[in-house]
Amino acid sequence: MRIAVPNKGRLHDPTVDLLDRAGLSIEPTADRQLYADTVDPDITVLFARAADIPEYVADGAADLGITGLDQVRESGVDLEDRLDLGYGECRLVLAAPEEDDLASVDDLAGKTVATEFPRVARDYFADADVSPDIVEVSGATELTPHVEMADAIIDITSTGTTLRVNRLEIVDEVLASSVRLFARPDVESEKASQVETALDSVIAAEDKRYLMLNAPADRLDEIEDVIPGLGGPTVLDVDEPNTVAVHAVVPEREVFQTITDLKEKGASDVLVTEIERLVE
Ligand SMILES: Nc1ncnc2c1ncn2[C@@H]1O[C@H](COP(=O)(O)OP(=O)(O)OP(=O)(O)O)[C@@H](O)[C@H]1O
Ligand SMILES: O=P(O)(O)OC[C@H]1O[C@H](OP(=O)(O)OP(=O)(O)O)[C@H](O)[C@@H]1O
Ligand SMILES: [Mg+2]
Repeated sequence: MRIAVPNKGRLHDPTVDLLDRAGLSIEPTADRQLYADTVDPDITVLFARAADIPEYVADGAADLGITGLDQVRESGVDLEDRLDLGYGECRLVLAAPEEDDLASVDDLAGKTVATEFPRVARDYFADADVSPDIVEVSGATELTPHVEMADAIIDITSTGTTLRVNRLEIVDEVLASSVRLFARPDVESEKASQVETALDSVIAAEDKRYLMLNAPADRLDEIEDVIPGLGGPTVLDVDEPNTVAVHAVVPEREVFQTITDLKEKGASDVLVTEIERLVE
């Protein structure tokens, strides 16, 4: 089975790191090599441009692909969005110079819009029943309104810094994007499901912590009451009078309050650790 992975740019490192944490480490390759083995003998990784990955998957060159939703929409191919991997989060927006007072998509009638995403732009304007001229550029889109190439742009924003320093303001959101695991709609292999489960298990573990503590056996009910999270805690006997060990998976953002509450209820030897993977 082949997984297409971004070969460079901002999506490369987090994708390689995610596969690693999912137990699908990529074997070392020569620099610039465009495919690699993984620790699983049945899984090979292909390195391709983020924008080409949808096409690789649709054509059958790869069975699964990891890339931005924006790239899949722009490619126009029909892929199944199997799993949101939670990084590369950004928005494609319609933006125009602050001083131009373009208030809505309707104000773009008869105007020119520059973008690296002409298909997404056309689909968006077709939905809005407005048909500006679309000019395709391959980067630095934010410059085009200031050199009279375009009246507005459709481009990626995440922190908003690039729009701000170029004195552009958002007129409308076109698409919210993030990196996803994509498959052809007909790919139903067991291996593909295993990859999906492995990636999902890493994401599921990211905002959780494993909590271990000793509790007075006669206050176990109170202790269990203050432990939030997944199912009930696991309670284990230990070789000390009136003591049990309690293990639980809790949301990271509740760890601070939980420890405070646990101490109040007589817990001791509290340990908090990160979780690598969680298969629910
Ligand atoms: N500023 C951003 N914040 C978050 N995600 C982004 C941002 N810019 C791009 N992305 C996501 O990353 C994908 C690839 O972006 P891009 O085409 O710019 O990659 P690249 O050119 O390989 O990387 P870079 O521009 O960093 O060299 C985009 O399609 C989008 O999904
Ligand atoms: O809202 P911000 O955090 O400022 O991010 C938005 C910018 O990030 C991307 O550019 P990138 O840095 O990838 O450069 P590129 O145009 O060369 O791809 C995108 O094309 C925007 O220009
Ligand atoms: Mg870029």
